[in-house]
Amino acid sequence: MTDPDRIWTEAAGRLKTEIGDGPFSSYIAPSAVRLDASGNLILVTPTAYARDWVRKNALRRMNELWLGLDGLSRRLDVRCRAEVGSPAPATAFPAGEAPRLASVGGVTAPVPMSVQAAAMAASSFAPATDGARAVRAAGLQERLTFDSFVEGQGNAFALAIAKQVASWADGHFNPVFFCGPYGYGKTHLLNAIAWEAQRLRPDAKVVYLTAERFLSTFVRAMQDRSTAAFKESLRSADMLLLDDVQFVGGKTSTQEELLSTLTALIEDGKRIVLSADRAPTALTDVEPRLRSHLSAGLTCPVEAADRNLKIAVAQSRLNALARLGVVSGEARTDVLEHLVDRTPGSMRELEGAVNTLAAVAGARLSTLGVDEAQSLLGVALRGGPERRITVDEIQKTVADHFNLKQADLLSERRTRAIARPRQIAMYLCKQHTTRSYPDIGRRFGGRDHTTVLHGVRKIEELMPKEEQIARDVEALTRKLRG
Ligand SMILES: Nc1ncnc2c1ncn2[C@@H]1O[C@H](COP(=O)(O)OP(=O)(O)OP(=O)(O)O)[C@@H](O)[C@H]1O
Repeated sequence: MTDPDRIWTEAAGRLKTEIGDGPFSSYIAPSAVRLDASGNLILVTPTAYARDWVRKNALRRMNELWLGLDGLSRRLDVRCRAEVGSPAPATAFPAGEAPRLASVGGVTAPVPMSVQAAAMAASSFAPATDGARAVRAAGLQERLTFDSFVEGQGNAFALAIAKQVASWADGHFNPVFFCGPYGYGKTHLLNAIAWEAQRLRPDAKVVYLTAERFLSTFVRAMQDRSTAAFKESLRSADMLLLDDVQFVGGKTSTQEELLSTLTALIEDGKRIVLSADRAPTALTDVEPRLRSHLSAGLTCPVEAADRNLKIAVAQSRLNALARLGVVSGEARTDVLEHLVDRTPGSMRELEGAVNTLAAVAGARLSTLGVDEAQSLLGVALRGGPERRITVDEIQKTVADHFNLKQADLLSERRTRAIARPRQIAMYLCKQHTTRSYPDIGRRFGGRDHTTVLHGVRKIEELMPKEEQIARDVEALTRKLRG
């Protein structure tokens, strides 16, 4: 199947059943797929917020679905309307309908297509055809390569190891386990390894997936009684890259499956690369046997970036945006320094700030001075250079805003009047601190990381739909930034 209209209809239908009506109608339905001048497929979202949501929560899966159906192995990227400079799709689509496929220049196919709810025949675990090879790389983001990874203090060792692994060199540790705080490049390194390893050995089976995807695919395979195909698809990998392993914590049968997959692959001399937000020995809700397998190779820290590295990453991101035509020229060094100093948090927050700068400055980037950058960016940049927002501060501010006690947020009580503010507080913790999900859970009365994940997603899902929640989050963000 190569007709993009039909592929999109099928892929969107499947995605809707997987992510649910709410997120689908908020983020996917008002978007449109376009072909750019080079024939690349781009999902154009109405806002940068929707773009970031899609990129974080749905793009990998959309690519898996797309590539499973598209004989041409094209990949789908996501941009917001401001980046592609296209007019708005004429109407937002109702929840039951798929967004349209459009060509560049804003000429859209006129007729909305109804979504086919029928499950697709293709799956991520199809036999090894050309299409399937592309599918194996489907979770990967094209921009996350070694070329776009900036080396600095804190990641140089990890980068060197990553390059060794990607070269398929003999005699190295197996598994290699990258660990470090949220948002400092682990996923980037795993993607880069996968791209490079596949480039060097095009016939090898390189499989990248997140632990969340491992978990959900395994659970689905159990329900469909197709675990044999699932096992086979992973065990025939020459290199398996599993991102965010902390997410298997507490899931006994998934851990057992992962353990037997790892054991089988290691016995066969296949390469394993893993990542998590902490060292394997600190994964306390992972079964001891699995934990010891995870720690058996090389544990390689990816540390938080220092100021110089952040400036270099901001520069490199702006260069990439300039190549895409989003900005022209280079930002002044003092503007970049200002941006970095006013953006505490991980590289992810920094990327958000750089994107905001690019969007507001556009063609005027190179002439922009610090004062003008500051006034243009306004509240998008945070308080002072030393300002760090803490979980405690967030809890107090949220409790105060909703006339609750901080203890209510930490309590077991589940009434809506407490549960929703608690979820907002969790969301703000993820946005404004570098704490991991388990860490945040511990600070909210010892809750499980899946509860935090659910809370954060709930707020992300509600914000575009419920104005009051968006207003609360905005007001709280302003209070926290002082
Ligand atoms: N050294 C770097 N050079 C270029 N970009 C970087 C670097 N480090 C991080 N980034 C960028 O910052 C963003 C966050 O990085 P990434 O997603 O790899 O973090 P992570 O450590 O996997 O986080 P998580 O624990 O949430 O999965 C990505 O867009 C990534 O490209």
